[in-house]
Amino acid sequence: MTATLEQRLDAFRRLDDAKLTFARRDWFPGTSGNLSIKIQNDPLQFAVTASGKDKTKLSPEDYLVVDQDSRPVDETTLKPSAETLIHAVVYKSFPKAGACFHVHTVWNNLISELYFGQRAFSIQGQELIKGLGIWEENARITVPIVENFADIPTLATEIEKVITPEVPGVLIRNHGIYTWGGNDFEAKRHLEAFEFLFEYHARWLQLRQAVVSTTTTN
Ligand SMILES: CSCCC(=O)C(=O)COP(=O)(O)O
Ligand SMILES: [Zn+2]
Repeated sequence: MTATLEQRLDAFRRLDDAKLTFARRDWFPGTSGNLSIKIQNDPLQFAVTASGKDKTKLSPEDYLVVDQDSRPVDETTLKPSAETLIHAVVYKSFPKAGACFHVHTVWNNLISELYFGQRAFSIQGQELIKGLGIWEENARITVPIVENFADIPTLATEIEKVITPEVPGVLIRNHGIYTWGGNDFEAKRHLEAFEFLFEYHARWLQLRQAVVSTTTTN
């Protein structure tokens, strides 16, 4: 069965909301980023941003619906995001995922490079970890980091190997983050929590370095 017009329009409207919210935060520099919302599981169909668009704007040609092979379901001149395969990997790995968001920010890029040697970024004891749906006392999270392969099927395969149901995100080295959730509300909350944790940690390292320099030079 294919997605109904009503289901498509609902997904497109939700994508508009998420896109404009993230655009106001400058989370789509240089047309980067892509967003998707799942419409159905069996067979998999999801609405995804068209490739190369200015994601700070709305137009009637912003989204299209693709299938489990990342191919457009309808006849269209629009090209799905170049990274659609990654969205498909997320939906296939986690059938409960209902939305998947990808942004490039300075903070997620800095963290991905700083911790690439360990192939993971860990952080503990931060209240915003609860924003990822993890409520245990003094929780520690580990976000996997993969190399930024130019070949998207290779990148998608690497992502498939490291993503886990415990932590809803993966960093791509000097590229950005993919995060997901049961629906668009949850995926947005996860993205905001991740970005807070990355920025906090990077700023904390800077501040600590500044304090160490001041105390050793005085
Ligand atoms: C100019 S950003 C390079 C491609 C990228 O990483 C991205 O997120 C946007 O690609 P899309 O095809 O989804 O526009
Ligand atoms: Zn990207």
